[in-house]
Amino acid sequence: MQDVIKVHCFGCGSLNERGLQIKSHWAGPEELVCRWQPQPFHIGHPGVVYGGMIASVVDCHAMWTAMAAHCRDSGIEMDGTALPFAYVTGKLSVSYLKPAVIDQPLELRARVVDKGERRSTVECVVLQRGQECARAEVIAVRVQPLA
Ligand SMILES: CCCCCCCCCCCCCCCC(=O)SCCNC(=O)CCNC(=O)[C@H](O)C(C)(C)COP(=O)(O)OP(=O)(O)OC[C@H]1O[C@@H](n2cnc3c(N)ncnc32)[C@H](O)[C@@H]1OP(=O)(O)O
Repeated sequence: MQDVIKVHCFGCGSLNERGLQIKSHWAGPEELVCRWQPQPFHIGHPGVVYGGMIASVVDCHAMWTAMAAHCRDSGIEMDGTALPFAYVTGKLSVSYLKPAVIDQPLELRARVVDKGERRSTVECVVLQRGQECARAEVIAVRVQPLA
């Protein structure tokens, strides 16, 4: 969905040549999915994805999940034009359950599980070859558009 939105975000920005260029898509009524292929330089221990990279992908996918769910709930079209708000990360908590190998893609599945006035709590599971390798809870907070 964000293909049409030109941003420089390290996680999703299509204009950031050195960024991760992730893309998040609806996959059912409540869930957004993101698939990301780690590169050899995203390594931590030999053969294993650096945990901070997983946190980064989770972070960005969770913000898009909060934003997409809020737009859906508010009847706001995500058509690539500027939105009247942004989401920022208030809190990011990741449990690493199994090592993720560097040469296989990761699949992230996220949904909003609780919503306050401006806060969305997003749960995200990180799968590799169908096995859960991490699980995260992210607090996304809606703010005024950032310059
Ligand atoms: C051309 C079109 C362009 C379109 C455009 C596309 C955009 C493309 C998006 C890319 C996606 C970017 C993904 C990058 C994501 C980052 O990297 S964001 C950067 C890292 N994060 C930051 O810099 C945030 C820094 N912190 C802050 O600015 C402030 O502390 C915050 C988070 C805004 C909160 O401050 P505040 O507004 O004073 O919050 P406050 O009124 O106290 O609380 C508001 C709500 O949030 C909750 N809350 C606030 N902080 C926390 C916390 N730490 N823990 C738990 N709950 C919290 C409160 O409980 C409250 O909940 P509700 O009452 O709504 O239920």
